[in-house]
Amino acid sequence: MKSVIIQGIKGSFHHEAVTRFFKQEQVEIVDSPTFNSLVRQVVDKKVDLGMMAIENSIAGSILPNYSLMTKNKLYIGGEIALPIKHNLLVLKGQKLEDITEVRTHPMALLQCENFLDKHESWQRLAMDDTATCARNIQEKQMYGVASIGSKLAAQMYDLEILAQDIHDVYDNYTRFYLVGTQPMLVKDFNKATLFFYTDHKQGRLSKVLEILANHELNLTKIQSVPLSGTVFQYSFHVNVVLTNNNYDLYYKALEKLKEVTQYLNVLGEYMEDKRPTYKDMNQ
Ligand SMILES: O=C(O)C(=O)C[C@]1(C(=O)O)C=C[C@@H](O)C=C1
Repeated sequence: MKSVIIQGIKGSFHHEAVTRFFKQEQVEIVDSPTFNSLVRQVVDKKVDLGMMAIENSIAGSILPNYSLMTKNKLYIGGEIALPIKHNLLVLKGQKLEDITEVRTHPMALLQCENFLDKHESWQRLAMDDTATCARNIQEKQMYGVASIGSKLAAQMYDLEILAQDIHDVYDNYTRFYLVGTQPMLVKDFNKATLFFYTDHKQGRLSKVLEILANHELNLTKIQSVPLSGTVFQYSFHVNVVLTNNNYDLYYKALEKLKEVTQYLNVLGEYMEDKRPTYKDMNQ
């Protein structure tokens, strides 16, 4: 059985991402307190694979994770766009007026700002992951403290949902990558992540974009990330979706890209996750 490490513990959104990615396939889920330790354990081959959040539709990119991938030479073997519904979790019987403190993952805080702004007196604490906060409230019987997290966490740690769907925008998604130390061959892939930098001369980036457009590659994301060892120079992570799985055009584009970049690496070729609706997820 494959082992897959997640950021957080069971009941976190990373846990849900693994369950949804692997469907019927049984995998061993290994917990990790931070993204750094997750990557370390993948690199040291303590586990087979890692599942790592990369961006959220409300809060944006998790920038450090882009650098973690490239600095540690990780490859992407798949993605999941998971619908994220946040709930306010408390010990049974607690009321809104009892709460003085809310603890959760920093990305979850960013996704629930409108709700939290209505409770200005609450202290906001950014912690390791949503599920650990929920478990601690139960284990340490933390009265007056709420956590923000999933329905699954409420069930697993026997907490009451005091308010549901507290994220700012109802359609809220986090995209995760399945990462490993080796390039992963995915049959019939229709999406790729490219990592590159150029010589930072005028018009270089537009050349790259022109090549993608001319080879029927649909750009779904471009992320600039500080280029290590430079001041205000950037590398780019680009996601492209192939039109009609035209591999001929895709490989031609890669050849042309080599001519206009200083460095180019394919981080992964995998299946695009068609964002499921909440209905598809039976939520
Ligand atoms: O704390 C969790 O439950 C996580 O899985 C982490 C995480 C994140 O890293 O963005 C995952 C999805 C949500 O966006 C909130 C938090």
